[in-house]
Amino acid sequence: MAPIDYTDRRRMRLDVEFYFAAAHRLPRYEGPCFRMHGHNYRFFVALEGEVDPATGMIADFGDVKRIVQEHVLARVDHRTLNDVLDNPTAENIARWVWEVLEPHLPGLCEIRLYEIPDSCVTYRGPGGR
Ligand SMILES: Nc1nc2c(c(=O)[nH]1)N=C([C@H](O)[C@H](O)COP(=O)(O)OP(=O)(O)OP(=O)(O)O)CN2
Ligand SMILES: [Zn+2]
Repeated sequence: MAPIDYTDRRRMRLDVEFYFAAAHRLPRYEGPCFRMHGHNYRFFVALEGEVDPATGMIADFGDVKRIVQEHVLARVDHRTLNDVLDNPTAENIARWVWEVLEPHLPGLCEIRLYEIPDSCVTYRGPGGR
């Protein structure tokens, strides 16, 4: 195999997984979720970009973790989501996570959030598909 040219700035995607536990109630829902209850949320933050030939990275995993800890987890873990969002559905939480992270994470391209183990939402930003 020919040597790989790592200076040619290939595009890649990076995903980091996070967890938090929180309480919520859905004030416009007819059913049990109207009442206060809790979930162990799981979400993935994805960045897309060129691999920097100097570092060999799109972004440092550790920097992504620090930013998400400071701007998201510190505000939602072991808290009541209704104190942060008026109607904390999975869709609205994913949108909120995007809005909070977007100024700090260049290349942010997707938030995937699981409210329960078998159900998730995916947000790719304004105009995203
Ligand atoms: N599109 C969405 N649908 C639902 C959301 C949501 O955020 N977006 N949220 C809920 C509730 O928060 C609920 O807690 C999760 O609901 P449910 O489907 O009832 O899941 P459970 O595992 O708690 O219950 P099972 O009855 O055991 O499946 C509802 N829908
Ligand atoms: Zn719920």
